Parts: sequence; C-alpha cells; structure tokens
Amino acid sequence: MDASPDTMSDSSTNRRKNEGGWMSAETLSRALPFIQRHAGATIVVKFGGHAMSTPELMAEFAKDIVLLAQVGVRPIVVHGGGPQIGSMLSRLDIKTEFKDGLRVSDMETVGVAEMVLSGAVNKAIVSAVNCAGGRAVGISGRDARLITAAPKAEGLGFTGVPVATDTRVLTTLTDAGFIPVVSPISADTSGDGYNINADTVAGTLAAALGATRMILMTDVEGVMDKSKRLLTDLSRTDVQGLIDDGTAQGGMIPKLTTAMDAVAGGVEAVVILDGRRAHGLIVELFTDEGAGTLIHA
Ligand SMILES: Nc1ncnc2c1ncn2[C@@H]1O[C@H](COP(=O)(O)OP(=O)(O)O)[C@@H](O)[C@H]1O
Ligand SMILES: CC(=O)N[C@@H](CCC(=O)OP(=O)(O)O)C(=O)O
Repeated sequence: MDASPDTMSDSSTNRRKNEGGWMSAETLSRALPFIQRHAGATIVVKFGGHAMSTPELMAEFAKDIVLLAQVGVRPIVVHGGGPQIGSMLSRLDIKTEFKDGLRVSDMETVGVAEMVLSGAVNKAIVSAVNCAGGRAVGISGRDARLITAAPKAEGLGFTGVPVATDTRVLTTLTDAGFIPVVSPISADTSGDGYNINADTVAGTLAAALGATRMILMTDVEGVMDKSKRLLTDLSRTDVQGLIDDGTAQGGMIPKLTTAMDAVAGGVEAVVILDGRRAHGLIVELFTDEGAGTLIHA
C-alpha cells in the first residue's frame, strides 16, 4: 500500500517545498459537489477481464473502490474474467467458441468458468480491495440465490441469462458497510451452473437494486463509431442503431444490450470506460469531464 498520511509529507523535508499540497486541496475541494451528489447512491461497477490484466491495474482499481466506499457511495463490484477463463481452457486443451460475444458453454466449460471466476478471480479482487483498506465479501450469482439462471438459447448449452434476482444479500452487505464482489456464475433452480456474461449480470443487478449508475470498465476508451472516434454521449435509440448497423460487434454487443436494459429498468446512466487507465472511475464520478461513453434513457 502507499504511504499513509502519517508517514507521507509530514516530515520537514517534504513540507512547503512546492505547491503540490495546494493543488491536491483544490482538486479535493472541487470534488465536493460530486461527492455530495453520489453519497448514499448504489453504483454497480463491472470490472472486465482485460481491465484487471496487471497487478498494478487491480491495485489501483481496488483503491478507487475503497475511495468510493469511504465517501459514502455503496459500490457493488461485478467482475468478468473472459481472458482468464480462456487461458485455463487452453491449458486444459478445451476448445472454446463465442456467438455474438457470448461463450458457448457445455458442462465442462461452465465448470472451468466457475472455478476460474468464482475461485481465483473473485478472491484476487477481494484480496486487492481488502489490502487497500476496504472490507470486501466475494460471492457469486449462486450465493443466497442472488441470480436464478436459465439457458440463453437452444444450442448454447450452459450459457445462461438471469431470469430472477434476490438482491437481499447485496443490500445486507452494503447496509453493514461491506463491499460485495460478485462473480457472474449462477445456477438454475436445480443447482446446475450457468455461465452468464458479466456485463449482463451487472445490468440486471443495477436495475434490480435501483442503482443510479452502472460503470462498465473495459479495454477500449468507450464506444467507437465506424471511423474509430469515441462517442461520448448516446441515447438508447443511438445504441440500438449501432447494434443494427454493425458498428458494435463481439463483446460490445452484450455491453450495449445490457446498458439499454439497465436504463430502461431505471438506472440513470451507464458509462462504458477504459479500465486500462488507472482512476477512470474517479474521473467519471468526481470530475466535470467524465470519461468514456455515457448512455442515458
Ligand atoms: N463500436 C465499438 N466500439 C468499441 N469497442 C468495440 C466496438 N465494437 C466491438 N468492440 C470490441 O469490444 C471489445 C470490448 O468487449 P470485451 O472484449 O468483451 O471486453 P471486456 O472483457 O472488458 O468485457 C473491444 O475490445 C472491441 O474490440
Ligand atoms: C457467457 C459468457 O460469455 N460468459 C463470460 C463470463 C466472463 C466475462 O463476461 O468476462 P469479461 O467481462 O472479462 O468479458 C465468458 O465465459 O467469458
């Protein structure tokens, strides 16, 4: 962890040498109206597999989540880990394919996805948040029947969609000051595991919880047009257009679909931003500039 305020800048060597302290104070002061706006709000943050690709990015993300909790936001982390599942499948010599951005999952694949996501990836995020001074609790869609799954479609096997939610485990944890970290692997009523895309789970939970924001952290600056220019502001109708005309492809399709569902379900806005750059969450929530692409009703 970084030096604490006790060990930092209190020594006579650092004091009054430059204007850094005044600039930090100015930044903090300018953040006040944003901190007031978001205090008490539930914000669902989806942390994608690419966005967590280095220990440094994981540690910076964890600090941002702890900062949100510290200023009174109720953050709920939903994580992916597609590349991490992919590398385990290839180590096990299991072939994998995607249809419209979703992994076609037979029983063996969903078993590996559960081991990787609800095991290694979930605990790595919990550990990072705890090391940053928060109190994270790792769960999956299965736990406390948070998400009931059903098959997405014929031929996609155990690739699932959420059909029901019971968010009491999340509100119980956030009421008590804990930070929930949710793996998207869920189960049907007979206990069979389903692999659900993490963006879809984030959108479903954001709507069910009445979250004010859902933030999807990914490996691009935001949603791009056909000439690769960043689109900063999109309505639901714009988003449907990007899917229909093929501008959005692959993994961007479940993100945009879930964003449209979330805003239709009452979430004020969805933001898709670059998780490869540290502190995008803070720029988006606590500054005028914002980051990435904002999707609203
Ligand atoms: N119009 C678009 N704008 C931005 N990214 C797009 C677009 N269409 C497709 N993509 C792809 O979507 C990817 C993000 O989805 P995905 O790989 O599933 O991310 P994550 O692992 O973070 O969930 C980008 O890396 C990009 O290749
Ligand atoms: C059905 C489906 O596609 N599930 C995803 C779950 C992980 C995920 O969504 O990870 P990212 O957010 O890192 O892409 C998968 O198996 O890759």
